[in-house]
Amino acid sequence: MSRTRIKICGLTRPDDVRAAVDAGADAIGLVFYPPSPRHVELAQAATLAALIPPFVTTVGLFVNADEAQVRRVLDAVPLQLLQFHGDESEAECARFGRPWIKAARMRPGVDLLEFAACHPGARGILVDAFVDGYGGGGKVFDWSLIPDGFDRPLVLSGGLTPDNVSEAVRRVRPWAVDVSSGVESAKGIKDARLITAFIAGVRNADG
Ligand SMILES: O=C(O)c1ccccc1NCC(=O)[C@H](O)[C@H](O)COP(=O)(O)O
Repeated sequence: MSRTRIKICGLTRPDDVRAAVDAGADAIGLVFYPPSPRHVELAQAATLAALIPPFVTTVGLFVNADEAQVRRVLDAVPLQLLQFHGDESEAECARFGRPWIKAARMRPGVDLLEFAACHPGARGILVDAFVDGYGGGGKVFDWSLIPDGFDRPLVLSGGLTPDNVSEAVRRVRPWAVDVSSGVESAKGIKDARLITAFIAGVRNADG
């Protein structure tokens, strides 16, 4: 079994990027969604992205952004993967010619197989709890909503913490996990000790 990839999302400060990279994160998420407390401006994002070494993926997160806004970000920040976390269609995700993942907002009644079929070009499907404000809500959803044998790379998120991530990895066996609020001391402010504990929890479950 391959090791579970780990994305730390919603970083806003250089020290937090360094802490996540040093702790062994595989991907760093930058939020380009102005209503979010984790939103980063272009210059700030470029500074953070410049700290990310080779073989750690820089991910840009968007929520129903218009095309021009995404293109402005792509011109200024070296993103390797786009994460669409709103209600974007397949065509809206595909038009930038970059690899992307698509977030499914999970709640009872959501059919993940149908959702995934509507997004055939996504490199992976990120599952997050349905919350007002689209994401980063620190809420766990019912993992049994994920069909057995789901055959696309699955990124599990939603309310993961150092305390529950081992159980999550053992139960769901996702391709990757994604965390934001579970490794924060305040919104947008990451805690290096929590990041280290979170990654240790994933590795513990990987065996
Ligand atoms: O972080 C935000 O503020 C945010 C706003 C709007 C959409 C998505 C957002 N964040 C997404 C993530 O950070 C993660 O992909 C995921 O939602 C997990 O968040 P959390 O439950 O806080 O660990």
